[in-house]
Amino acid sequence: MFENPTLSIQNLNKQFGPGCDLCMNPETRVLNQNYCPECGTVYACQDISFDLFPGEILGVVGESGSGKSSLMKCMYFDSDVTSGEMYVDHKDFQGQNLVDLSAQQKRYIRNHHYGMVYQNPANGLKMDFSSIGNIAEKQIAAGNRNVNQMESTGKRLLETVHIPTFRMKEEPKFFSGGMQQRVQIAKALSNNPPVLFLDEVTTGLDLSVQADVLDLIKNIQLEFGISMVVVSHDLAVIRMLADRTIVMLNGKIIEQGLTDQILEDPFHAYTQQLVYSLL
Ligand SMILES: Nc1ncnc2c1ncn2[C@@H]1O[C@H](COP(=O)(O)OP(=O)(O)OP(=O)(O)O)[C@@H](O)[C@H]1O
Repeated sequence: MFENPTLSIQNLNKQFGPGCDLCMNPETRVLNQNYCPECGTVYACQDISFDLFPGEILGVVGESGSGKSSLMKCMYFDSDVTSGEMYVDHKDFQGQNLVDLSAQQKRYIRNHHYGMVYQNPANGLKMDFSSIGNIAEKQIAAGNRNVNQMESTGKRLLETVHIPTFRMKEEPKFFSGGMQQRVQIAKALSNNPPVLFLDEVTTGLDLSVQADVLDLIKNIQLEFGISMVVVSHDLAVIRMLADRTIVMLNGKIIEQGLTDQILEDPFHAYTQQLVYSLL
């Protein structure tokens, strides 16, 4: 029997710009890559559909500008969707298109159901708060008011991400990039989210630090069984983490399947290039 998807994205579109008569009409739309040469509107995500199943890691790979971050921002409500549907397997929101929810309901899902790790730790952390304070912030947003419990959860999560608890009062601005990323991961996990989004989380880190962070993510997935969406321009990252992969180009999904299958037998010429660049 098939399980319900944890997250389902259906025909999601994200455009920047108002569009014009030519590009708003699918019959007459001729895009130059992902933008309209007539009015300059960018079609960052075009008819994106996929399901994320319990406990799986879904990779989203594509070159710069292919629409990965726009997709992530839409899913995490950092950005408004232009059109489309999103559903989560949550008892209070069964069958409800998340796109139509109020700002308060979207906040609820972010705080209780989702975790996010940004490429830039400064987007996910308050650099002037202590590390444990950062973790507490997310717990408070999720409705926790018990200080002792928050502290013990914070310490446990810092241990999980290999930050010594004697450093829990230190501000992330004094940490290395890899440590900041680990604090961000601990914070993202602090509300026990069924869904974790990771946006280029190892980009900009040294290779050995990258390997540590990727190992950590893999272990967390094994330990907690969280469903994850991992966005990266780097197929090596996707190869290490993802069970299934979607490949994006110019705002569209051009190929999707099991990661091993995509690596062994890439169908699209662009995916073939990506795979050969790994060799
Ligand atoms: N706020 C914005 N206004 C106008 N266009 C935008 C905006 N944000 C993104 N875009 C455009 O949308 C397209 C997709 O960008 P997006 O950042 O989602 O791609 P990406 O695959 O994540 O690339 P990168 O890793 O470089 O961020 C690009 O053409 C980009 O220029």
